[in-house]
Amino acid sequence: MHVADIDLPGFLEVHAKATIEARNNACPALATWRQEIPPVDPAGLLRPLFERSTRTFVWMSPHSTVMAMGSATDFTHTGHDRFAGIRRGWERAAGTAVSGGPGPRAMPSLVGGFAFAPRPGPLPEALMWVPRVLISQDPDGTTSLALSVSVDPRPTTTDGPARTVADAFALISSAGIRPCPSPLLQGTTTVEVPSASEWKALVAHTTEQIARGRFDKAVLARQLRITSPWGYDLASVLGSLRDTQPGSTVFAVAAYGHAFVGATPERLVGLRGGRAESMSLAASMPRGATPAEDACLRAALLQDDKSRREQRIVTATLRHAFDQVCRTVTVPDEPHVLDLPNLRHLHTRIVGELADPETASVLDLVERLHPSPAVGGHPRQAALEWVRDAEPFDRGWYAGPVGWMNDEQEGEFAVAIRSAHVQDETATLYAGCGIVAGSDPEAELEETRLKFRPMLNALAIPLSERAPYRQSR
Ligand SMILES: C=C(O[C@H]1C=CC=C(C(=O)O)[C@@H]1O)C(=O)O
Repeated sequence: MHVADIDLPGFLEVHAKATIEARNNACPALATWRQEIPPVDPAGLLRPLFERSTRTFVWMSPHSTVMAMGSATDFTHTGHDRFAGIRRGWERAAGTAVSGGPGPRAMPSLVGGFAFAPRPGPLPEALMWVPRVLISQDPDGTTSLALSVSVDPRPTTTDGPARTVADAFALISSAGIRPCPSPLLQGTTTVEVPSASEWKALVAHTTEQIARGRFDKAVLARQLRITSPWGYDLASVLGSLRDTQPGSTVFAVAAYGHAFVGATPERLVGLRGGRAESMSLAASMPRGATPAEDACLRAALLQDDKSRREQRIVTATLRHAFDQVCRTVTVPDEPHVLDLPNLRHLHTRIVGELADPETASVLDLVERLHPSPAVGGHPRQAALEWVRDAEPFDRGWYAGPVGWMNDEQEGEFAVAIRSAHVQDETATLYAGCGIVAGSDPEAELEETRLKFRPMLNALAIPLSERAPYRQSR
């Protein structure tokens, strides 16, 4: 791709219209130019993205790919109405926005995500933004570029269209080199929070609460806090997750000196053409070492009463949420098995035709579905109160919704599990397990270790089978 492939006169025309709009309204106006570009290898964009920008969004899912740098406009919101708050902010900005170009209107325009709970943390509780440079790719390879600038009503020299075009060109022209895996990072320290024994006691305590009827299911999470004097190469981490976790959504949100990265198998919701799709994902079983053992474990998962109960709770809750807003909902009677490279889950696809597609927003669906009992519990309130008091840390963005939205308020969000928060020398990994009647503390502990593994590999932390972790005390 050459800079001449970017339609500069078209972008400048949109910018000029936005300038008039900004001056007429005495407030900033967003200018966005969209066009198709020749296909680029998304993995080849990872290194330039992380090297050239401190604000980065990466989304590589089976349904869509979005790679973005910089921010033309941020939307943040705090408190319980954070989803509606972001929607209102976006609708206000869209009222004065000027867009143009032959690129698809349905391509993503807003990216970001939300913390698990509306509580202050290193990243805002709700952060979505319009990237200055956004490249999106459909599964058929169609690739589009969106360039956005926020035009100030007063003349300014700091953030004009020239800078956006220069960034876009620099990004695309330096694409092509796939990040290679990092060499193993020696000298790292790893601390489990809570420790293995504390966590097993917590699981046992949680099953006691279930026996007393306080709730049916609660999802408890653990952290692995890693310190590496080498820091982490995020382009390599994401490249490795993409290569080793096919079928998962590989994501990164980097902002304000923090990065939140992961490879999640769990789709929260996708909305396109009035059709919403979600998945009920729960219950885990390892993969077998041989094909025969693997087939045995697969059959065992499908027949396991505890696993089916654990997943049925998620399916019923999601179905109920779909019933509120859909005129038809399709849910298969029997769950399927979702095979991941090192473990597998039960899953059920849930599809609904929205009753009122004209006024629908993917953010409304996110608000209705989050947190599902796959990451919270059931009944929701009782389980969440238990989890908040039991876990010795704040979840931050772990298990929150991460994704993108377009001008039509359609989009895709994933549940940000199998993830890590990275800042300087510290990477904090998260893994959670659904606890129901009959959950075995030792088995749940092993399950968290299996769930940490892909991220540990991607971070290039050496794994020692015999003494994998140091206890927190
Ligand atoms: C909460 C997590 O996984 C959820 C999704 C699938 C299976 C789960 C389980 O087996 O407990 C969890 O509900 C996590 O990986 O941190």
